[in-house]
Amino acid sequence: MNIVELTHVEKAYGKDQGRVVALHKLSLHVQPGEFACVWGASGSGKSTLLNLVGLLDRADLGTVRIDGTDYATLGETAAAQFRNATIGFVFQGFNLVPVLSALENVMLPLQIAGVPAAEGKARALRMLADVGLEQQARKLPDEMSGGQRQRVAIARALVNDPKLVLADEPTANLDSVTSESVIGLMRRLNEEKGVTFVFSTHDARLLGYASRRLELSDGRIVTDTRNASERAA
Ligand SMILES: Nc1ncnc2c1ncn2[C@@H]1O[C@H](COP(=O)(O)OP(=O)(O)OP(=O)(O)O)[C@@H](O)[C@H]1O
Repeated sequence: MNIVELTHVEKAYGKDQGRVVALHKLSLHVQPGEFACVWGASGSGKSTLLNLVGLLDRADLGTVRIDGTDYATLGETAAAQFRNATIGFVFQGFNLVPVLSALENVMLPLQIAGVPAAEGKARALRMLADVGLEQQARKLPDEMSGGQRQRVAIARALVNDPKLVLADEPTANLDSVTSESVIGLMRRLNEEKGVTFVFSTHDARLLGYASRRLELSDGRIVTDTRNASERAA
């Protein structure tokens, strides 16, 4: 079964003369375990696409099915619960809570899911160790580098064992060396944990890390290439 199944999805913003069609009857299937990169110029529709896949916005037309569930069948409360249980998010601005330590930030999704505090702390510490930050657990976000903050955000996105992680331009605020190490970390977690990743970038240097490259142009997927090893699998 596909983890992501978009069929003839259309999304527009604005009205009348100001109407902009951001996605044109776009279809996309992503299988479990893929490490897919959506790339393309500014305004090509990357954020719109990730917002639809993340159930953060609804399509005007077409169907969005995530892990077998059709978004159209979920009300807002059910959608929020489904999203919390199934999808982890990484944002370009890191979106950490500034007054909470790295550890407390990573514990947050577990608290929301009702995991007891002691178990949540142990799981968050293991996840921080997984991203190489066990020594930074007590630090506040502004005591860490951009790359370290994004590692905390990745730990937070993965701590609840989501099936799917979405990252919209996760390296936009990082230098090129740090960007490669952050994407390399995501790729390692994808391989070790089998979590499906879909991330967006406009940085062509990061394409080599992806198992699949989806090029967007004016709201359409214009190329879709998989690595040879993935095709054989
Ligand atoms: N809230 C909005 N209101 C009006 N138009 C929007 C809105 N959000 C996006 N658009 C338009 O939809 C199109 C796709 O935008 P989107 O943000 O998805 O592209 P993107 O590839 O993510 O761009 P970037 O790389 O600059 O973030 C663009 O033409 C954009 O101007």
